[in-house]
Amino acid sequence: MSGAGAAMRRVFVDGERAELDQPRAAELAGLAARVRELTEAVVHTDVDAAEVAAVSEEIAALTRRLAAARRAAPPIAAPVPGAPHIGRQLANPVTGPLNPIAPPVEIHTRPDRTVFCDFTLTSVYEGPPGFVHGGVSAMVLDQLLGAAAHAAGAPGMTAALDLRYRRPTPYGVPLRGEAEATEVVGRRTHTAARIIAPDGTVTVEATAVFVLPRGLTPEALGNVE
Ligand SMILES: CCCCCCCCCC(=O)SCCNC(=O)CCNC(=O)[C@H](O)C(C)(C)COP(=O)(O)OP(=O)(O)OC[C@H]1O[C@@H](n2cnc3c(N)ncnc32)[C@H](O)[C@@H]1OP(=O)(O)O
Repeated sequence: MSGAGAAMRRVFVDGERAELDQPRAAELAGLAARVRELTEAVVHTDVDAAEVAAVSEEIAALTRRLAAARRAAPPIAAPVPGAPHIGRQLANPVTGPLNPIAPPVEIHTRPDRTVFCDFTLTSVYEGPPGFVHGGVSAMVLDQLLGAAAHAAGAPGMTAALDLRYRRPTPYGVPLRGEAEATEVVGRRTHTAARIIAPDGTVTVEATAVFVLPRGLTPEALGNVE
């Protein structure tokens, strides 16, 4: 089995990672939300040099307090029977409520196994002035496409990701992401996705191929059914 497959099995099947119950996850999600506000404040602040120095010192002290009890690796959520393991990664950089760098994006699965998300990106994700960084759009779409593969019962790792940036993606406004699996061939799942601006304009289109690592089964990764 490949390194990635073995690692996924250790985490999701053998229970190698710490598993958080919902109340604990909610506590830490609250902390991450405060840090997201802090990041936004840092990007926009215009306080004077003395205040920057004082706040920097306080933040360093807060970091030391949190690091006083440190896990070796990010924790995951306790398993929910029948639900895909993909949603258990609480520190995922796209969907993870515990990760301050995640927007976070909440992905929903429809009965027809397509997936969607409604999300708003702030100016901390700016690329070209006034618009979302293309790498950030790619990251959101990669996750969404991966979720579509999971929802189709054919999960895997991204083997190929192809993007078409049709129009600039605005930040600070509600965006819609949609994705679906288009074909499953052996361990390979083909998927398609897009980001849609509030006026209905498709700003980014993506296709991706997900490949189930050798030696893993979809069931080991927690199917939707
Ligand atoms: C699963 C849980 C996680 C879900 C998260 C979803 C969202 C997040 C997505 C990610 O960020 S994943 C991280 C980024 N991706 C990686 O790091 C993947 C790195 N690459 C690998 O580990 C391996 O290349 C991979 C597991 C994808 C494939 O290795 P294998 O040795 O299993 O592939 P193999 O050569 O046996 O090919 C299997 C099939 O896939 C096809 N294939 C492999 N690479 C491909 C490629 N790049 N493009 C198209 N098809 C590809 C290959 O042709 C073949 O098709 P057929 O069975 O029809 O012959």
